[in-house]
Amino acid sequence: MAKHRAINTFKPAKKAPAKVPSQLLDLQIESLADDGRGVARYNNKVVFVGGALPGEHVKAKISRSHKRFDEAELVEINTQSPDRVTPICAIYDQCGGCQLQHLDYQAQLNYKLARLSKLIDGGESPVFSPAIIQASATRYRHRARLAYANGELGFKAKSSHSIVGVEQCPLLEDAINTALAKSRDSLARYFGHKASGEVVFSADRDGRVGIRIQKDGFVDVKRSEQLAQNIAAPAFLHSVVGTKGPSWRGAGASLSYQVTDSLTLRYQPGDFTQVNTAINRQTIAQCIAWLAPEADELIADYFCGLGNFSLALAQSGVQVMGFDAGAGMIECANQQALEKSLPATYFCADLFDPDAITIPVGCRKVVLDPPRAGAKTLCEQLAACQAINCIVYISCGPASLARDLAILKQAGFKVDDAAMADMFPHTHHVESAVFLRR
Ligand SMILES: C[S@@+](CC[C@H](N)C(=O)[O-])C[C@H]1O[C@@H](n2cnc3c(N)ncnc32)[C@H](O)[C@@H]1O
Repeated sequence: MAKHRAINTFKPAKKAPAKVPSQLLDLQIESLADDGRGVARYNNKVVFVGGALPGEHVKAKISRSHKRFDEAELVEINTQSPDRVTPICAIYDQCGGCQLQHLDYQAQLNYKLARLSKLIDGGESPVFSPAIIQASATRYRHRARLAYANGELGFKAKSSHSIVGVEQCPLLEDAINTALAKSRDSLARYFGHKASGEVVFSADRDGRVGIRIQKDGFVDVKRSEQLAQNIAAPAFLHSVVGTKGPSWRGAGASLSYQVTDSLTLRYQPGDFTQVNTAINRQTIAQCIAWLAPEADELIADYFCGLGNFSLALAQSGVQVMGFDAGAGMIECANQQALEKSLPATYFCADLFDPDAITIPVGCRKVVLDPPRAGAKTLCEQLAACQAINCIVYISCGPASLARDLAILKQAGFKVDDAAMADMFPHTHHVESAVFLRR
């Protein structure tokens, strides 16, 4: 029998966890970080304090220590910021969905505007169009993705992977809160205590709410059909991932959302849609105003999704070509262009792959709306293509926007205008629209 020879392997010594000072620190909060936490300094090291606001003097306890920064829990506020307000949600302290509810709404807007201004021109001269905002900063989401685990249906907790049970959420449209209340018990029975998964609620323009379920592990078709019968209006079971074909009434039905006064788009709960329809409509109007479409022009829409921007542009008579990696959305966009007799054509393409990017001949104007990772490869190609002289960049990722703007500026583009669109009030997320020309 062959003998196994012992092999000497070198195992690096396990790193001892960094020591966390146990004493309470007295901290002066200087600013807000990009994730909405207060920033202070202690012994020349940055300390992030969740829930603390600039100008506040607080007592905090270090919870995690890292090489370059520490994280601390807020224990006491000694001097309170005049911008501090009572959060609108009873579970704000536990739920990880919102980060800024304790900050006055106007101060939230100022914080987001300052972040955008800093990344565009170092905060020097914010020559922006007015921020795109809406009258109410609540009940704005027409789509919500909740998690189910350990018998709880809700959102991920603040700084942990556990789930905080959510009965109602002030950021959701009324129809979704009603659907949540009416389907919660049926969903709990469906998942039971052991199963986990994801539940997406998507509201239709007429108030119906489609529920799409992704359950980990085995999916029982009979149980899914039973669930479909138990869910009461305005909610209906749209689909259970892993269950083939429509097997109950309403399964797979399309939903719709309003994009302009005269344009409604169909979508499926798994598709990308802008969650805040009011802000989306204003952002589209701003985009069209900047691009000033002229008859017979060709405009390219990169990361087009269902054609949110380009079908609206096509309504003004210009030709549009859209590109996105979502095959289902591209098919739907082409169908909708055909049904509405709009001059738009859509193509499936991976826009992170340099060989899959097409810049249509005759195209001078572009709108792009990439995911948070941005559009480095596309911007490099747009920068190199001298025919392109007008770009509207819609961004949900400030860091990638800064990187991509640098690529475009290097090639002679200048920021002509920009607007912060508050698509996600009470969260730290910054959506922006930037207009560039060369
Ligand atoms: C922020 S959404 C914008 C969608 C659309 N413009 C809208 O307003 O509804 C980003 C889009 O990028 C698409 N996407 C993500 N990764 C992609 C890739 N590698 N190539 C092409 N499209 C991609 C997604 O399918 C999604 O539709």
